[in-house]
Amino acid sequence: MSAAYKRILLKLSGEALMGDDAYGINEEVVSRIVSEVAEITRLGVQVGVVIGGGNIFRGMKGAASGMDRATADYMGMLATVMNAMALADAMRRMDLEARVQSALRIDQVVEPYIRGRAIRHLEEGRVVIFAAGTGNPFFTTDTAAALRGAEIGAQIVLKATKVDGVYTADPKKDPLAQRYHRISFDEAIGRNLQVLDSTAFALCRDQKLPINVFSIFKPGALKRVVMGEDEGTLVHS
Ligand SMILES: Nc1ncnc2c1ncn2[C@@H]1O[C@H](COP(=O)(O)OP(=O)(O)OP(=O)(O)O)[C@@H](O)[C@H]1O
Ligand SMILES: O=c1ccn([C@@H]2O[C@H](COP(=O)(O)O)[C@@H](O)[C@H]2O)c(=O)[nH]1
Repeated sequence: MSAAYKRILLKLSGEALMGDDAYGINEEVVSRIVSEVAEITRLGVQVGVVIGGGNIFRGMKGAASGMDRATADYMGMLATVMNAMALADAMRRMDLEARVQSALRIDQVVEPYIRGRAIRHLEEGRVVIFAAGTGNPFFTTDTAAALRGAEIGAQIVLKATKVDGVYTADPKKDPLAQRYHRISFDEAIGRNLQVLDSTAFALCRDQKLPINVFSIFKPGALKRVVMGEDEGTLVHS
């Protein structure tokens, strides 16, 4: 059986990279994610990745303790660059070719984001890791995933996160929350479901770019989504 998608945008939770650690990047978690990404590239799927920064720094948290919000957000974006570099290095060690492209210019460290070049890398079978979110404060890496997904012509955004789908309420706070099998963008936005921010939902809705939310901790879930199997929650037009 072949994959259901030729090109995907995979949004990886930054926070999940900690594993059971209190902070930072857990090597075991990263290795497992990389081997799952490698497996889907062997199916011929072109993979763009956006990685979050919640394991290191979130702008909102800095702002809550008195920092200037934009400054804190730039720090958050830099945190995603560190995660992207760690991920690319883990890919290199597992013989998976990857390039990091940053929305903020730090040319000595990683390539700048250039859409045409990113698409070329994907066509060559390289994984492209989009770092530094959208490059703008007041946004999130979910919105970056929607944006880059639309720009590279991905057929779907896959959000690999700490929960196994979209629920009627945050399942970490409400034990009675029920998981949706499928949900429309209008309903997700209308019910103000916080699993993705509303800007990301709205961009995907306008671009008719479906989103599949699934657990980053569930082994094999990524492959199942890519094969078009029933996994997590599909958010659709
Ligand atoms: N209705 C909902 N359904 C599912 N999860 C929800 C819902 N509302 C809130 N959440 C929370 O949203 C979280 C996922 O979004 P969050 O932005 O925190 O993580 P992430 O994007 O995976 O990580 P990072 O920001 O570090 O990249 C889940 O862990 C869950 O607790
Ligand atoms: O486009 C963007 C993306 C991210 N940020 C800042 O980075 C952190 C980490 O990203 P997460 O999506 O929370 O993982 C975020 O809290 C923002 O502070 C940004 O400013 N712009």
